[in-house]
Formats: sequence, C-alpha cells, structure tokens
Amino acid sequence: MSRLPVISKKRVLTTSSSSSENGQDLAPAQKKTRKDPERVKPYAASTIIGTRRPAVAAIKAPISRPVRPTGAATVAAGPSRGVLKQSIASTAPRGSNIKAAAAPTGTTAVTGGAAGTKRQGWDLKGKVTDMESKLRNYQTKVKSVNQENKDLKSMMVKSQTRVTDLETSVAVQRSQISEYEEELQALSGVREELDKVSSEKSTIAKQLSNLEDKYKVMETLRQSQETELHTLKMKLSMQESTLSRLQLTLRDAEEEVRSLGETVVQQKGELHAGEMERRQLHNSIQELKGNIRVFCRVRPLTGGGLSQHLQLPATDNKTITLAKTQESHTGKTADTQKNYNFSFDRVFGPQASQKEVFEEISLLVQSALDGYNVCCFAYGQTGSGKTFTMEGAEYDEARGVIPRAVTQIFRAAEKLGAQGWEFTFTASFVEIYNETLRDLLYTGKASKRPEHEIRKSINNEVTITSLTYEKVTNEDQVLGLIMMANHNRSTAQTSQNDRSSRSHSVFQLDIEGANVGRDVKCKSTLCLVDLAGSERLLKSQSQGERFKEMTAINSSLSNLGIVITALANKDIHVPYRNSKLTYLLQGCLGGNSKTLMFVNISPELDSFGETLNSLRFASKVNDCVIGTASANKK
Ligand SMILES: Nc1ncnc2c1ncn2[C@@H]1O[C@H](COP(=O)(O)OP(=O)(O)OP(=O)(O)O)[C@@H](O)[C@H]1O
Repeated sequence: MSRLPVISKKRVLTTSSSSSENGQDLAPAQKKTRKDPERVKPYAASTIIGTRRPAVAAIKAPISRPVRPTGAATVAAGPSRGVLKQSIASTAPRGSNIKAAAAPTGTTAVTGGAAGTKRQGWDLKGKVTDMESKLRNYQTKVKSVNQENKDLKSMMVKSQTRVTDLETSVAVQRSQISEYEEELQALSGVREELDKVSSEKSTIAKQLSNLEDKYKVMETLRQSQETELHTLKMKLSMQESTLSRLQLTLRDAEEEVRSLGETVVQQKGELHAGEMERRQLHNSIQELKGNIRVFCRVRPLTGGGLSQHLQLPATDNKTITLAKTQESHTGKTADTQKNYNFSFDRVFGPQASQKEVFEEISLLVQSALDGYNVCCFAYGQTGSGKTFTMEGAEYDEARGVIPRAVTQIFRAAEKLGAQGWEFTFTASFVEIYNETLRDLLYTGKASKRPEHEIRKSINNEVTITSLTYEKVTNEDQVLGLIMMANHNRSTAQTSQNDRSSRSHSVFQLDIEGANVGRDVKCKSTLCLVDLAGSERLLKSQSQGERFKEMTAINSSLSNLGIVITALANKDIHVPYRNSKLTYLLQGCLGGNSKTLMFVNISPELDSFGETLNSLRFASKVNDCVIGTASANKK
C-alpha cells in the first residue's frame, strides 16, 4: 500500500498542527491553503514521510549518500521539515512552483488567462475548460508524486538493507568491542601480575646486589686465605723437611734409648740385688745392735742450768750416772755420795736435738719398710719429756719421732717406687685409759662412741674392733690424723685433769709393700707409743679414781716389763693378755720385731726416786735379748 499522502483535510490539519514547530516556514503555505487547499498536499506527504521514519533517517544521516541526483537528497533530509520543503521545491525543477508544474504546455495560457481573468457566470464552457485544465495538472502532479513515492520506496528498501548491514556491522563491532573489553579486562590482570613481577624483580635485583657485595667480600677473603694458604704451604714444606731430619735424629735417639733401656734393666737388676743385700746387711746390723734397744733421754732443767745429780760423761754417750749425796748421820763424818751407773744403747743429754735423736732411730724406721715390725715407745715419769720425744712441737726443728718417722717412711717408699715397689699405708690411733680402748680418730657423735675389743687373727695379726683404720697415701694425711688424735685427746682431758699423763697413746701405721715385677711382697707395722707416766704413788697417798688409774698404769707398765722379760727368757708362755697395752703391742714385741724404748728422765732432784726407778726398769729391758727378727716376706 502506497504511503503517499492522501488528500484529506484530516491529514492537512495534522500537518498544520505540527507545523507550530516550524511556523515561520509554514506560514506562507498556510496562507496559500486558504486560497487553494489542494496545493498543500505535496508538503503534507513529505511531512508524513519525515515523521513516520525518523529512526531510519537518524541512522541514514551520518552515512547518507545520494541515491540519485535529485529527490533522494530530499528523502534523506526527511527528519528536517525545513529541508523537506527545500526538497519539495527541488522536485519541481521544471517549474518554480507546483502551480507552474501543474500547468503543462498549452494550459499555461489558459490558466494564465483564467487567473488573469474571471470567467463570466455564463461562460460555463470556459469554466469547464479551466476545471479540466486543473484536473490535468493534478493528475500530472499525482503521477509525479507517485513516481517520487516509488523512488522513495526503493530508496527505503535500500536504506533498510543498508541499515541491516549496518546493524550487522554494529553487532560485529559490538562483539569486537566486547572482545576488546574482555581482552582489556584480562590485560588488567596481566598488568597487576606485571606490577607484582616488577616488584619482585626489584627485590631480586636488591638481593642480587647484596649477593654481589657479599661475593666481593668473599672474594677478597678467599684471596687473602689463598695467600695465607700459600704461606702455610711454604711453612709446611719447611717443617716437613725439618721433620724428616728430626725423624732421622729420633731414630738414632730411639736406638740409643733402646740400648740405654737395656742398661737400665741390667742396672735395675743390680740395684734390686743391691737393695736386697742392703736389707740383709741392715738387718744384720740391727741384730748386732740387739732387737730391743733402749735410749735414755734427759730433759733439760725447767729453769735452765745443769743438774747436779745426773752425770753424763763427755766422751761417752752410752752411760749415765745418777749420784746421790748422803749426809753423815752423825754429822761428824763427811757426806758420802752414792752413784748409780747405767748404760744404754744411747744416752741423750739435755742439749740433744730432736733431729739428733731421730737419726739414731731412722735405721729402725727403715726396717719397717723392709718388712720388719717396729715398736718404739717412750717410758718415764710424768713431765719427763715422753710426748716431746714422740710428737714434739709444731715448729719444724721440734718435730718428734712420729712426724719424722712418717716423713721418712713416705720418702723412702717413693724412692723404692722407682725400683718397682708399691706400698699401701693404713693409719690408726688408739688411747688406753684405765684398761679401756678409745679411738682417737673417731669422728662420730660422742654419745655413739663404740666400745672396742682387741682381736687376734689366725695368722697372729692383732686388730681392734670398730676402730678407725684410715687408708693414707701421703705424709700430710698422716700428720692431719695425728692432729685430729691430739684434739680428741685434749677434749677428753678437759673433763679429767691431766688425763693424757695417765693414758697410753698408740699410733700404728700398717705397711704393705709389693714389687710386682719381682714377685716380692712385705707387710709390717710401725708402732709408736707414748706411755702413761710411770711414777708410783704410795697407796696411802692415792684414793678413789686416782688409785684406780695408778693401779691400771702400774699394772700395764709392769706387765710390759714382764712380757719383755718372758721374751728374753724365751718363755713358752708370754703373758701378753695380762694388759691391754701388751696385748695390743703383741705383734710388735717378740721375735719378729725390732723394739726401741726411750727412757725419759727428769733432771730435777725431787724426781730422783722416779728417775732411779725408770732407769732400773729400762736397764732391765736393755738386758733382754729378744730372738732374731725376720722380715715378714712372702
Ligand atoms: N728435750 C726437751 N727439750 C726441751 N723441752 C723439753 C724436752 N723434753 C720435755 N720438754 C718440755 O717439758 C715439758 C714436759 O714434757 P712432756 O709433756 O713431753 O712430758 P711427758 O712425759 O709427756 O708428760 P706426761 O706424762 O704428762 O705426758 C714440756 O713442756 C716439754 O716441752
């Protein structure tokens, strides 16, 4: 169906009402419409086309191309009413307006004639002619419009095709755009990753630079170490050459050492033989001297000066004379002097030093290491110097027999160690008071102090039950134990005045030696005894506890004399068990031992009686010859 404008008043009115948008242009046409409403139709048709296809026109507008030289431009400009009017104007090139176009050849004159002249009412023919002329004009005009309409349709089809193409193209482009957008989106992720990678790259670059710095430092270090290594290699090669020289020297020295070793072995054998010979000779000398010897020692006077009743011959150091001046009973005769002469193995005067005294007994102490039992005891009245002789004082020169003997024993043991001897020493220190034994090395509570008994084993070894037997390895340890014993003794003394004077103290050092290489062993005991004061009190003068003490002391000391006499007489029965002292010293007295007795005497005149008694007792002992000692060798 044609979309050409239908000539109707309704359409015209519609156009007219919309013309208000462009009233300026339409105003002349409206003026004409009052005179000739038919002339408005072409404009109305154009207007309708423009208003019904605005979208196509809008799409066409940017890409419009002339479809044909004339008329097509008019359609393309459809949306604009102003342009449409121009287009309409341009569609009538053959006339300057529709009126002219509607007046083909031959009618122009008539029209002009009619327009110029008004037909008379009666000129009906003329009026018909005019009407026919008008009709023809209108037909021509319709034809022209139809043609134009046809062209426009064709243009529209083309335009629609074009629009479809363009829509397709737009769709394609949109899809491309969306693809681009997706790509862009993907690229934004890549950008983030790129940023991350670049940040990592900068970090790695920093690390690399750090590593480079470190590498430089390490390189410098390596170079210095290489230099050092080179120096060391030089030194090493020098030392290697020195070493090879030294190795040669060492080989020579080893050879020399080997030959010297052989010599040493040979000399050791000779030494051992010499040592054994020395022991034999030493023992022979001791035997010749007697297995029991008595040394007398005179204490200096307390106030200084010389004793009048004691005489010690200057040329002789073995005799002592105790002189007593007896007043004349009548007073008419001169006073008489009675001399008591005694001789002993050695007599030490008041000036004799501790060192001098010890030198005389050191050979005896040596015998203890050779495997002989040795017993040394000090006998004498209270205050005669027994403790001074046995223990001495703290300072070096005043050291007595016990510390000096200990020193000698350990030094000699050390020397014998070079000949393959190994020794073990066990020390004990016991006190005998009122026939009761007391451990002087006890360190426990006083309330738990144990009681002790003397026991004798099958092989005649005497031991004390519950006594402290302390293993010692050096001199200082032993001296420490002696100090402890003295402390224990003095503690007991505070409760009983002068207790030490009335008790015997016995220090024993058990010695065991072995020469593994030569399969020789020896065992002995060194026994050093500080006896209780030997003074005798008249029975009438002593009472109670004191009497009991004195009885015990006298009993043990007299038993000591009895035992020594029995040994001297080679009695079958020796009454060792009669007192704790003799029972304890059993191992150190008798055939298998060497005994030394110190008889200490006080130089004071008022001690004359006790001195005489002591010298008599000692003399009796001195007369004894006890068997022949034999070393405890295995
Ligand atoms: N040879 C000596 N040289 C110097 N002083 C001595 C000598 N002998 C003993 N004395 C001194 O005499 C005093 C008594 O000596 P000591 O205590 O040794 O006698 P004691 O016989 O052991 O007496 P007690 O039986 O009471 O123990 C002490 O002061 C001691 O120092």
